[in-house]
Amino acid sequence: VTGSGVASPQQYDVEYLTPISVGTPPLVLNLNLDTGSSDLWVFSSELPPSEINGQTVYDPTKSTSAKKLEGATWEIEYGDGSSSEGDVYIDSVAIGDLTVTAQAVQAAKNVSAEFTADTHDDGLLGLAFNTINTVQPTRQKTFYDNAQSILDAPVFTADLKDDAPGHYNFGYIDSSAYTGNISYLPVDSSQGFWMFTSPGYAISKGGYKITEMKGIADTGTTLLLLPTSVVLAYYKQVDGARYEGTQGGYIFACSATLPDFVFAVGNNARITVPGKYINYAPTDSSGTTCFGGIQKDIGIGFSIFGDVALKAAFVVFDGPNQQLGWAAK
Ligand SMILES: COc1ccc(CN)cc1O
Repeated sequence: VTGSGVASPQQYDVEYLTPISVGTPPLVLNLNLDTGSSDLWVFSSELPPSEINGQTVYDPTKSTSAKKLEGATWEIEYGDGSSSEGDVYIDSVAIGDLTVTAQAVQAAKNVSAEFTADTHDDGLLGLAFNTINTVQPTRQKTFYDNAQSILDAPVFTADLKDDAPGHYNFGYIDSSAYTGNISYLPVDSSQGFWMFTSPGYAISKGGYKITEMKGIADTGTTLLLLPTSVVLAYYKQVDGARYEGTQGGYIFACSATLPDFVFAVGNNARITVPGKYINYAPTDSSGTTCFGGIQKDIGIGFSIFGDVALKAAFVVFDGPNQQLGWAAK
């Protein structure tokens, strides 16, 4: 079995939403497929109406295939400080032609303001490792883990694009979606993430710099968060760029020319993030000052290769072989 879902960018490619069917009759929810977390949670009829603002809600009492997981609860907090919590139903979940009939669907009873404000996002579908699923007393499996036994190949791929629809594919590698070869790196899943180490980087036509960057491939984070030394070296190449504390990051004139950022995948493969992707978005409606798509990873403990980096590549997530594949496109 295979499945494919379109990944549609929201404004400024801040996140990508994919239509997923839940329950019987199938309810289509637009979810953020997030390789940086492992909970599948949805806006639900159990939320106070004040916390819903246009989202489609899952009502388990309306799904003939829903079964409450008695006594199970969950609560999660994300890196940006947002959070949600609730209870759990076992129901059918499908992405394209791929259906998992007994998937833990975490129904939200409360969500933080950031999620209420995100009117098009009906929830998250976690694609990291089961070890960081938050359901208590018994943690639940991700959609990908549940699907592995029926998938033609036990992999999924992320093909996110700049201001254009891309795809998440399950069970196959679409050879028309990338160029050249796929370079595979070992994954350290000990912290529950798709964690890998890039041995070095280059800035535009500058020289290659050997410096280990240990980070996670995280479709649920918008920007590319890197070690301070790398970020300093990058913005040194951008006239007028400066760190603006009130904005919480590096800013520059929107008219600035931004160099490409190249990171190594193994010793002889490279992914080039076009400078255009690093001119992330205006900081205000005047559009004179722009916010950088590369920012510091301070305080996290590792780097985060978020959408700014991922949309420059075709990425293969291979759980059974604990490896990540990277290709240009
Ligand atoms: C507030 O919105 C979000 C917060 C956190 C994540 C996961 N990194 C995804 C979101 O859409």
